[in-house]
Amino acid sequence: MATDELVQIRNQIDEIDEQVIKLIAKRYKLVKQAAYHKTNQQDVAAPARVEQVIAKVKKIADKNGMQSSIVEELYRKMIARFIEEERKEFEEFVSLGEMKNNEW
Ligand SMILES: C=C(O[C@@H]1C=C(C(=O)O)C=C[C@H]1O)C(=O)O
Repeated sequence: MATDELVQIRNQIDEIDEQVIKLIAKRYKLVKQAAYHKTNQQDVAAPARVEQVIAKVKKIADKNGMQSSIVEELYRKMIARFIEEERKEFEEFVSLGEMKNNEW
């Protein structure tokens, strides 16, 4: 059985998860919006920008007493998965444009 203290810790974790997921959802929507400003599939991945983001979040982790290697691992996984979705968004956007050009 969980002690009172463990229950309190878990309650705090639950609250943080709610905030984290809301922010991740916000980030995800922005990443998908970025697709509308790209001209080809190579632009979607934007590896130089990914490295900028990784360097930035590692610094933030350091400042907050968190292992930057953990943050890097999490961010690389998240960004890779988001890029997959951004690619789908880009494909849809391109094919809609093609449909319009063909006067569908
Ligand atoms: C959002 C963008 O698209 C992709 C997603 C990124 C991210 O999740 O931070 C960064 C670069 C791109 O791989 C972008 O180009 O800025």
